[in-house]
Amino acid sequence: MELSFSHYMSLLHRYLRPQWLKVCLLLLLLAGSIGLELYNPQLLKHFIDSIRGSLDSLLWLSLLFIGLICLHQILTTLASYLSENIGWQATNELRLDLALHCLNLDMSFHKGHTPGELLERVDGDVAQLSDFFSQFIFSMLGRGLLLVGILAVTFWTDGRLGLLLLASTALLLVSIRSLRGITAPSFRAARQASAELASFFEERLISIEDISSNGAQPYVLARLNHLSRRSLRCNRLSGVSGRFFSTTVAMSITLTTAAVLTLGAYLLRHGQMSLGTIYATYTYTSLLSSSLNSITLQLNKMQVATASLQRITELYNTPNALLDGPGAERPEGALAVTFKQVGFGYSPEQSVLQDISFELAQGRTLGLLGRTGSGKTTLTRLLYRTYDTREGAVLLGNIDVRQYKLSELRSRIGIVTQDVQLFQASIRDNLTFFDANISDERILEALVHLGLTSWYESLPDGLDTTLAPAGKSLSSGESQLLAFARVFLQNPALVILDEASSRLDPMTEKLIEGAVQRLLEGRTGIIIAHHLETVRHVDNILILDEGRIQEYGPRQQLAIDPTSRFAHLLQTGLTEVLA
Ligand SMILES: Nc1ncnc2c1ncn2[C@@H]1O[C@H](COP(=O)(O)OP(=O)(O)OP(=O)(O)O)[C@@H](O)[C@H]1O
Repeated sequence: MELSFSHYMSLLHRYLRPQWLKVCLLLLLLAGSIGLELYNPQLLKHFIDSIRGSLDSLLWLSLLFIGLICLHQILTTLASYLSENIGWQATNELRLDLALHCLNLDMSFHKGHTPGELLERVDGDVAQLSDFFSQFIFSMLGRGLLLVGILAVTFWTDGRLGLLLLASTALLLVSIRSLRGITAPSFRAARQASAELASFFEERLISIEDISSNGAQPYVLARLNHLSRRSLRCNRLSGVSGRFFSTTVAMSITLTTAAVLTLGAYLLRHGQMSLGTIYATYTYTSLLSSSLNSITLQLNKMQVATASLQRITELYNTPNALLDGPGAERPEGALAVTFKQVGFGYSPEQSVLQDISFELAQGRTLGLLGRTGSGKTTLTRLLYRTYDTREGAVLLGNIDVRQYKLSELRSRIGIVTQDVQLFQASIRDNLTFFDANISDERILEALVHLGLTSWYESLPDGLDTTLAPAGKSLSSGESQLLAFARVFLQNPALVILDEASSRLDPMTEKLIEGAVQRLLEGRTGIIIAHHLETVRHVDNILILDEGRIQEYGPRQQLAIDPTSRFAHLLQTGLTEVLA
């Protein structure tokens, strides 16, 4: 994907506009600093040409020179402070925008990209851009203006010298442009290789427990070694091509300096130029070289930034397959669930759910049974729109779920899955999702209501108890209890529970059973059950088989109907449900 100049400009415009006052101040500081840089060689010229004059005037010239150098340093330091500030503020804004975009993208996107890869983009690539933001104005614009100023002053001093400098600069800029086209792909490849390495490492760290217990370390190390070698090759190539780039520039600058000095010597010999002017021109040439060097360095950094920017732009341009609906406010309280001839597959050739139609009245509970892989979790995902149906419609409160705004829909549905996501933070933050507006009283009320008082009292620091990373300090039963309290605080209209497939100890099981009953009070509920005891209290039963409804009806009726599949399951026990 090629990025045009206007792309960079629109990025700068978008993220620098809110800081326009600081940018103006930075431009003023730069103008002052450039003016001083251009004036100082003139002072030196004066000094050299009046070396045989009075000592007093030489002393004053020296003092003025020192004073201006100090002032120049102060202006440069202030400008550097300001440009870093502007750069990092813009970077932070970009990081936030990108993180929000990623959070809003649908699950099919997240399934195709590992967290490590996204981390590398949202943090790694964005950090690469911070230089672009902070240095672009300071170095590129500042050095660019200085370059124009130097050429103007040299032309004003002597047309022939001015022409020589202009020709060399133009030649150099053209070669920089062509060289960039050659070296840019190697920088892109290096960034991609680093992202893949980070992504692989992150994914393996998450599964460290399984890797260790299954003795898969040698495979992980071999693969890590392969990716590290690839990263080394790509980074070596990009480093060498960057070096080649700057060496070419340095050589051209040396040749320009030699040409300027030769022409100056010729003009001096023919009495057409003073020694002071030659010295000033030499200083301007050095200044020109350092400006070009600095621009080259920035262009090198910009190559890295370009690679990052391309990847960021790709991510930004990834469309969200799930679009927000126009909005459909529904009153508080339980909402009915309806599936109308729903068909779905994760890919076009796959069919996970077929012709699913059923109705669950508001405030009723549904026990969802079926073999592993029969589509139970998939069915619930269509309700909170992790994916959209391929055929038919899903309704919540008699309104198509696609009509709701996504945030509206998801705030009305509370989910407790087997895989409860917990953060390394206090119990309070884990319960409220860091929402400081939820008071401790409300949290404690929820815990009491769910019958979790004794569990809460067992916590060493109450709500301030800090969890280990990914909630590893809690058992799966405790994690589920925490998730129940979370959902209770959210106060949804529909609760979806994915029952833990492994057996919990009888105490925790009792605690969870009580919490489930209280959580479902006054709400519609769907319970994905792996054990028949779990569906003892539900109103309706739905049995899925290979993505189709095998049986649906009121639990009590099905339980006493000897021809029903549910009655058969009750007789044979749980093993058949899970087989
Ligand atoms: N994100 C996904 N991408 C592709 N296929 C998927 C995805 N999630 C599930 N599947 C497939 O869809 C089918 C139904 O999976 P689903 O998780 O809905 O079954 P389930 O009945 O909930 O199983 P379990 O009881 O084991 O949780 C399975 O064949 C599974 O491999």
